Amino acid sequence: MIEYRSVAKTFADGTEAVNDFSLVLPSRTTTVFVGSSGCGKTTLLRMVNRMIDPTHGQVLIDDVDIATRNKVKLRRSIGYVMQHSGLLPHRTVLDNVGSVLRLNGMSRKEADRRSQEVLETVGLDSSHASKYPSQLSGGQQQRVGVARGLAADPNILLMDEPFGAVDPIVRDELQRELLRLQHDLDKTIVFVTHDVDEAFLLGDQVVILKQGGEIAQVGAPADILASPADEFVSSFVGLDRGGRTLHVEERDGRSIVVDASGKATGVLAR
Ligand SMILES: Nc1ncnc2c1ncn2[C@@H]1O[C@H](COP(=O)(O)OP(=O)(O)OP(=O)(O)O)[C@@H](O)[C@H]1O
Repeated sequence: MIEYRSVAKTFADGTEAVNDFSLVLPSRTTTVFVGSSGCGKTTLLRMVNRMIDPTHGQVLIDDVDIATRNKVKLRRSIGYVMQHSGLLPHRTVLDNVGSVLRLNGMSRKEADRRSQEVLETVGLDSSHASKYPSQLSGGQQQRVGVARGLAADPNILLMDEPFGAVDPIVRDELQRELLRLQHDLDKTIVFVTHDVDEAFLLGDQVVILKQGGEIAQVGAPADILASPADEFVSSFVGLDRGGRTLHVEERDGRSIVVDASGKATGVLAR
């Protein structure tokens, strides 16, 4: 369990990125921070592995204030995946994935074995292991980034807009893959995005943020859609424009679900 207790962050130049943020992120679930640019998503995410320390308040992992933990050890115990994969260009895929394992003192042989294993977990076969990042597609690079985040088998995986820079089809594929991974691996995932559809697809708990890390609403996607807290949330999730309104049309004795644009999206189960 991750807990933010009255956390605030003011940067050296006076920017108040987060004002007063409190929330519990339950273990083995995915919490998604969603909001427009500059609302403090990345700042909140990076507080979990102490890439950023709060100016006020505390972040706790399993009831331990992480300010008391060694920064380097903490960071290596938590998976981190970012938007542009962050892979080292002059290192092979295998070396990139195994980098944290080597830093943790694992032998090269064992690190290579584990890296191969985790590459397979994210859907990359062994032929990619000896390649360099530039020889991979954007989607494959992101998979390597996810593999690296998972290599040390962390309990917590932080993901900062990991699928933001790939085309929509690949993005869709990576999102489905992450859902499968989460089902199999059962991690505590903290995911940042500005895309509300992505948030609703991936999040068990979705946190809609306003500027300064103010929580507009937090809840399961279905609860937010059923009871948006205010007009800001309605508008942010697209309820005000009817974009999420589905209706049913009867055709040949079956109930077809049709979206706001008139496109058939499915059949109601009986
Ligand atoms: N190192 C820094 N120094 C000063 N201000 C910063 C620093 N890092 C972030 N900020 C500011 O803090 C605020 C929150 O930034 P943050 O990156 O957390 O937002 P975000 O919601 O992740 O935005 P985006 O979606 O654009 O990545 C912004 O106003 C940003 O400009």
